[in-house]
Amino acid sequence: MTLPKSTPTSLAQRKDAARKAAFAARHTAHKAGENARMAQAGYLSSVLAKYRGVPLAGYAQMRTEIDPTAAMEEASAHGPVCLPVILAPATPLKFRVWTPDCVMEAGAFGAKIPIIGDWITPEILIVPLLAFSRSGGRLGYGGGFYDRTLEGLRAHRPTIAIGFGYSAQEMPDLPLELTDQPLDLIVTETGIIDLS
Ligand SMILES: Nc1nc2c(c(=O)[nH]1)N(C=O)[C@@H](CNc1ccc(C(=O)N[C@@H](CCC(=O)O)C(=O)O)cc1)CN2
Ligand SMILES: Nc1ncnc2c1ncn2[C@@H]1O[C@H](COP(=O)(O)OP(=O)(O)OP(=O)(O)O)[C@@H](O)[C@H]1O
Repeated sequence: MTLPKSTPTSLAQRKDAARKAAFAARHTAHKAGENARMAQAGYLSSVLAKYRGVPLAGYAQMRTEIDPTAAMEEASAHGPVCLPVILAPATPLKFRVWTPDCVMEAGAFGAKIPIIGDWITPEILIVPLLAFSRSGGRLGYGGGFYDRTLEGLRAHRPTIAIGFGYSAQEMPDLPLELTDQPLDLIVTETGIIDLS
């Protein structure tokens, strides 16, 4: 996916334009893969198999995001899995324990969260995204939630961020700023890009 030639130049405008292009590319990839949704987490499962028992944050699929549920279910047989919860704007995410059969409700901005459960600190995060670059850059919805969260977690201990998306979400010239936290790995429905 590349941006149109008339791309504006301020960082905010470039991120905006990149988000629009990324939403469109993700939508097309999502529609094309509708019949194989659970199979798309195969490479993600194989990456996570190396970290069995390590506390893992997944995400509850929304909009046209690629679905990590199959890999989360597998991981939950070996160790704790949790989901992100927004407590307030412009603050880091907190993480509540998730199990495949737990009862969920809509959280802030519409992402589902478990209605009850302990708060835990993940060491590996499956990070949703609108676009990624091959060098580990990531564009999200623009709340800065994952950037703040990864910054806080990484200040205390090494934390692995696995960007998960459709291969069509790759954007070579992704606009980035200093607060953008890098991805350690990118996993798509077609393969693994290991940046370590
Ligand atoms: N599945 C999933 N869960 C997640 C995230 C995610 O990206 N995917 N998040 C990752 O942060 C957090 C939720 N953050 C979100 C932030 C903004 C919007 C959103 O709809 N933004 C609107 C603009 C809203 C506004 O400005 O009022 C938009 O993009 O159109 C959605 C989720 C935590 N849980
Ligand atoms: N660690 C941080 N400290 C202060 N401000 C931050 C931090 N991380 C991000 N921000 C600010 O938050 C805003 C949104 O950031 P950005 O556009 O990178 O969001 P995003 O990565 O697309 O969203 P998300 O992480 O929620 O998926 C920007 O104004 C950015 O400067």
